[in-house]
Amino acid sequence: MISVAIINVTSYTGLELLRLLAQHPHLRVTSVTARSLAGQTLGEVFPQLYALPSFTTAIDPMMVIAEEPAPSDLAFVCLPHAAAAEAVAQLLERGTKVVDLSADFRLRDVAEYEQWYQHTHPVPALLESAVFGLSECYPNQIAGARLVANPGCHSTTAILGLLPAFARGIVEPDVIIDSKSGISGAGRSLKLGNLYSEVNEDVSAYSLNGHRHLPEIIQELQAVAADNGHPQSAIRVTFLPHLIPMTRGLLATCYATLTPEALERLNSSSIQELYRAYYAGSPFVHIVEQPPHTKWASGSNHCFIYPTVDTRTGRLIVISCIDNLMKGASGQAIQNANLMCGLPETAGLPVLGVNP
Ligand SMILES: NC(=O)C1=CN([C@@H]2O[C@H](COP(=O)(O)OP(=O)(O)OC[C@H]3O[C@@H](n4cnc5c(N)ncnc54)[C@H](OP(=O)(O)O)[C@@H]3O)[C@@H](O)[C@H]2O)C=CC1
Ligand SMILES: CC(=O)N[C@@H](CCC(=O)OP(=O)(O)O)C(=O)O
Repeated sequence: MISVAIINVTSYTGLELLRLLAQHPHLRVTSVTARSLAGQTLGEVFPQLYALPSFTTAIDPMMVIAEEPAPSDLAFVCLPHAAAAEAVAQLLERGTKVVDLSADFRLRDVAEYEQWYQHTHPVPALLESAVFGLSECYPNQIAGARLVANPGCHSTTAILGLLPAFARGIVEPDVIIDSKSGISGAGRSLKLGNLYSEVNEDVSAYSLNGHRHLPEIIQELQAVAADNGHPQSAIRVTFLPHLIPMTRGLLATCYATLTPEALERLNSSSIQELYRAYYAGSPFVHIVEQPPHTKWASGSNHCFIYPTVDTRTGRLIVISCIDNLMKGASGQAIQNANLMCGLPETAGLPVLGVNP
C-alpha cells in the first residue's frame, strides 16, 4: 500500500479525493490536514463519510484532521496558490512525492507566474523540476517526477480540445476559447458572487482582462506545436470563462481558422479521425460524433471532445467537456499519482459518471 496525505482536505478537491481514494486499490489515506477545522474528525466535517465503515477501511471517518501532515509516500496539496508552494517545498524536503492541485508550479517561466499571480514565487527553484500534470501529454515525465503540477480546470478542457490541431499544424495560431464552468470550480470559500441567489438562473462572463489560465494554455499549445515540428512564434488566444448555474462540469467551445492546406485536405470526418488517432492511447479522452454534454462526464475522469469544421468560415470548432472536480482537478490528480507510483493510469477512477 502507498500512504497518502491530503493537504487542505476541507476543500472541494480534497473531499473529491476522499471519494476516489475510498475505492482506490493501492493508495491509502493516512493523514489529512486543514486550517480552521483542524482538530475535528473527518466524519464531523463530512458526515456522509460515516457511511464508509460497512464497506471499506480505506478511510476512517474518525481520523482527526491535523494542522501538519504526518509522513507519507505521496501528498495531494489542495491549497490555494501561494499557500500551496510553501507546503509543497516542505513535503518535497522530507522526501514525499507531491501532486499539487494549485497553480503554483504550472508555469515554467517565473516572471510570467509573478505577473499573472501578482506575488513573488516563494520557491522558484522548484519550477524547473515540476512536470505539468496533463497525463495525456507527459506520461513518462510524470512517471519519473517528484512534483507534478496539476493543470487548471479551464486549461485542461481547452488544451485537450486543441492539442491535436496544434500538434498536426492544421490551424492558424489565432484561437478563441469560450469556456463555461460550474460553480464548484470557484471552491468552497464564501464569496458573495457564489451564493445560490446570485448564481441560480444566471450566466455571466468573468476575467475579461485576462484569466490566469491563459498563459497555461498558451504554454502547452506552443510546446506541442514545437515538439511536433510546427513551431509557432506567437499563439494568440482569446480565452473567456463564464460561470453557469450548475454544480459540476466545464465545457469549452474552441474556434480556430484552418490553414488553407488543411481546409483543402480535411473535412469534419477526417478531422475526427485525426483526433481519434492522436488520443488512441488515452483511456480518458473520447472523440465523439455529436456535441458532448457536461453530464456525460459528471463524476468521472473522462473528457469528451467533438471536433467539426464550419465550412462557411473555414473554421475548426472543437467542443470539449469534463467534470471540473474530476479531470479538471482530483480525478486528474489520481491519474497522475497512479503514473508516479507505477500503477495503472486508470486505477481507482470510476469507469462511468452519473447521468442524469
Ligand atoms: N475547484 C475546482 O474545480 C478546482 C480547483 N483547483 C485548485 O485546487 C486547489 C483547491 O481548490 P478547491 O478545492 O476549490 O479549494 P476550496 O476553495 O474549496 O478550499 C476551501 C478551503 O481552503 C481553506 N483555505 C483557504 N485559504 C487557505 C490558506 N491560505 N491556507 C490554508 N487553507 C486555506 C479554507 O479553510 P479555512 O476554513 O481554514 O479558511 C477552506 O476550507 C486550489 O489551488 C484551486 O485553485 C484546481 C482545479 C479545479
Ligand atoms: C468557476 C471558477 O471560478 N473557476 C476558477 C478556476 C478553478 C481552477 O482551476 O483553479 P486554479 O487554476 O486556481 O487551480 C477560476 O476561474 O478562477
